[in-house]
Order: sequence, then structure tokens, then C-alpha cells
Amino acid sequence: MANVVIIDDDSTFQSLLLEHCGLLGHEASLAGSLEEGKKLLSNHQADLVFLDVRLPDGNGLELLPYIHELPSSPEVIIITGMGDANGAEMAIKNGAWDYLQKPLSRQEIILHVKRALEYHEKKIQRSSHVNLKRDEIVGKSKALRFCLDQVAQCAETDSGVLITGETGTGKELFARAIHLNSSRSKRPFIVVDCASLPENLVESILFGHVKGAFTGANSDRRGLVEQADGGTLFIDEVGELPIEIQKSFLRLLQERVYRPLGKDREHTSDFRLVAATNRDLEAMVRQGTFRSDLFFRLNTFNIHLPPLRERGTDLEKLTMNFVFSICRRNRLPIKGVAPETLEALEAYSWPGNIRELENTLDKAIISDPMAPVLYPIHLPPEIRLCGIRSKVSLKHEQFPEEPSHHLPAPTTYSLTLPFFKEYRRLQLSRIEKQYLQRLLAETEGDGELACRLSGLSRSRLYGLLKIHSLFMKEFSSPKK
Ligand SMILES: Nc1ncnc2c1ncn2[C@@H]1O[C@H](COP(=O)(O)OP(=O)(O)OP(=O)(O)O)[C@@H](O)[C@H]1O
Repeated sequence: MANVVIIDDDSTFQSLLLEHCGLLGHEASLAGSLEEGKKLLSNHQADLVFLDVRLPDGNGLELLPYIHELPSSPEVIIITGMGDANGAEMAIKNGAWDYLQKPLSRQEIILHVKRALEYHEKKIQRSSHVNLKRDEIVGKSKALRFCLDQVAQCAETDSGVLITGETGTGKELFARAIHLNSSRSKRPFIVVDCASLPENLVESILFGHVKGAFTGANSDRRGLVEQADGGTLFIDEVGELPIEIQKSFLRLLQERVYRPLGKDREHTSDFRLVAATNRDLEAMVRQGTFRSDLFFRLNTFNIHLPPLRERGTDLEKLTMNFVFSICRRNRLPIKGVAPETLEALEAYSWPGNIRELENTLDKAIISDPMAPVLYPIHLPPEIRLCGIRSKVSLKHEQFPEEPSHHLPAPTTYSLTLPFFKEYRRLQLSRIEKQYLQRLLAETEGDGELACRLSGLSRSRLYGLLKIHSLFMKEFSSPKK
């Protein structure tokens, strides 16, 4: 039995859908407006949503991004009374299952409900993260979850995979996760780093050689391709593979045969290929520095890892994990992370991605090993500056209604909580400052009015403004 949510204010259509969902053995719930629909979806594990475009309190399509983020990731069928091509485009771009126009016949309703739910069930089975071994992959942003779904998809097949993404985004980590989740997980995972292959030894390292095959070949050597037999061969930095070797490499991928140097017989190896690059292989093909046939062979299934700056809350999770493991590795007490430090880390663009984050935290912790909390002062100047710049630009924005608490979800801080006193002091100071800034803005610098509104005495208000480096023109010097 599946859960269907119907968000439509048309009572005839509501009853029609209710009746047919019931006949198919599914449970259906009703909402007549955007607001009701949102409430219903937040309390229901929906599998399928029928969403009307014209609702009394707005356009139904506005709900799409929200629905997309729901943990049950339901399918959405957009219903509209009149054809609207722009709406359809937006709906499809936002991942809607279908876009239908009223009136709908009984058969049409049954067909669409059945198809969408069948697809949904398969999707859920495929992307079940419960069984996916994530290795050390930290994060649960939407962008990362999408890549994990792709790993789950690959796990069921033996096809080649090309992982792309900027440096330090975790390409090797993902390659290992693909191996770990595949039927080859008990066999070797062999890494070939094309960027560090000495040009004159590429063939020998990949394919092996027999003693005496060339000057310096003092003994037989098994190549990496042979070692990968039965397992996974991970070709890292494949864009660096010399053009001269690309031809024999293509043959290896097509036929799984190779010839060790000095042997007259060809050998076979049964490996799964996973390749990775931070270079634009298509551009290299256009420039003639990468073979197009090899590119097409590698690019059977592509996983593109997003840069850290596009992973939202993952940065905080990664930071907490790294701080914990770096402190453990160096036998230091586990440090806390001040909210300002997180803000500075979040404001930085991380061209070196997760590797750069880990290295930065490593240096920050070692620079002051006994400090119980990591403050911005421990960070490199360029990252601190980003934090300061973002704070300055925030000042120009409207003040938030509620003070932001910046206490991460309990799980993220469970082992790296800052000291209570320190945390309390920082939060109080932040809230005080926000209050004072708002007071200054609302009273437009009128000291008397500010005292009346806030209930603070003149000297207390002056003192607080001074602490927070704020300025009110009528308070340039306190009255004695
Ligand atoms: N999601 C993640 N969770 C935890 N650690 C991660 C994650 N992604 C990457 N890392 C860590 O970041 C570092 C860099 O990852 P990795 O070597 O896999 O990146 P890469 O994309 O292959 O880099 P390059 O392109 O430079 O070879 C490693 O220490 C890895 O463990």
C-alpha cells in the first residue's frame, strides 16, 4: 500500500482521485491549499503527490523544491486546468513525474498512479542507502546523496565508471566505495596514478615485464593490470596518461588483453575499470591530447562530484569529523569549534576542496594544540579574511527576526562540544550585538528613545555599545 497526497481545491477531482486510489489499495490524503499541502507532506511519508497548479494561496509549482527535498522523495504529478507550457517546463526541470491536464478519464488516472508508484518503488530499492557501505564518505547534502545514489546504481553492474570533479573532492574515496559495494569487493582494489607514472616505465608498471626485457629489468615483475585480476583497477588522473600509451590502453579496455614486456604471449585480466580525472577530457579530445575512442570507452557511466562549496551543510559535518580524528590522531583533547570559525570556513571557496579543508584544520589544531576551542585566529589569514568580509556584507542586510543560534545538530557536536561557558559567552555576545544593532537601526541613533525602548539605563547602554564596537551619535561620550 502506498501513500498518495492530493493537493487540489477542486472537490470533484479530489473525490475522483480518492476513489481510484482506494480501489488500487492505496491510502490517499487531501489538502486544498499550498499551506495545507505543506503541512500534510511534513507529517506524511508520501510516495506520490498530485499537485494542482492553481491553488487558492498560490502556484502549486512553488512546492516542487520543497517536495524534492522530502526524505521519501515522492513522485509528483502536476495537474492543471489549462495548458501552460512554461509551467510544464518548470515542473519537468524540477523532476516532476508528469504534467497532466484536466479532465482526466478513470483509465488515465489508474494508469498514471500505477506507473508512477511502480517507478517510485524501484527508485527506493535502488537508492537504499541503508545497505550502501559508504567507506569514510561524510555528508548528506542533496548533491552528495545524488552521487551516493549513483554509487548504489553502479554497485549492481560491472560497467566502467568515470568519476570527475575538482581536485580533492573525493574521487578516490568514491572509487573505493564503488569497489566495496560491488561483487568484486573481496578481490584487490589496485590504484594506478597516471600523474606519477614515469614515462619510460608506464608499460612495465601497467603490464609487467620479464627479467632482461630491458636494461635494468633484473627480475620478473607483475604489472598492476595483472594484480587487478578479479578486482577493480582504478586509473587515477587518467587525463595524464601519455598519448603514446593510450592506444594500448584502449585495447586493454576493449579486450582485456595485454602483453607484459619481453613476453611473446598475451595475458588476460578480468578487472572492473574505474577511472578519475579533474581535467576536462572532452576539451582534451578537441585539442587532440586525448583519444576520442578512449574517452567514449571510459565515459560509460559518469559520476560528477560537486565541489565542497556546493555541498551546503556537509562542510560543518566534515569539519567536526576532521577535528575529532585529527585530535585523536595527535592524542589531544577533543576541541570545540567556535561558531565564528565555522562562519569563516563556510565563507571560503575551498579550491582544494575536502583535502584542503582537512589540511587547514590539521594546521590550525597543531598551531595551538592545547587550545580547547578553534577560533578564527587559528585559521590562515586568507580564510579569516573571507569570514570577516562575509560578516561585513551581512551587516548591510536586514536583521533577522530571530537570533541565529549556530548550535549544530546534536549529532555533529556530540564529541566535539565546546566548553559550556565558552559557548554560552559567545552566543550571549552574538545575541546582545544583534539586539543592539536592531535597536540602533530602529531608533535611528536617538539615545533617549533607545533607552526607553530597551529599558536600559544610559550608562549601561553606552557600556554595551562600547563592548560591541557600536556607535550611537548621541552617545559619543557618556554623561557623568
Ligand atoms: N565526503 C568525504 N568525507 C570524508 N572525507 C573525504 C570526503 N571526500 C574526500 N575526503 C577526503 O579528502 C581527501 C581527498 O580525497 P581524494 O583523494 O579521494 O580526492 P580526489 O578527488 O581523488 O583528489 P585528486 O583529484 O587530487 O586526486 C582524502 O583524505 C579523503 O579521505
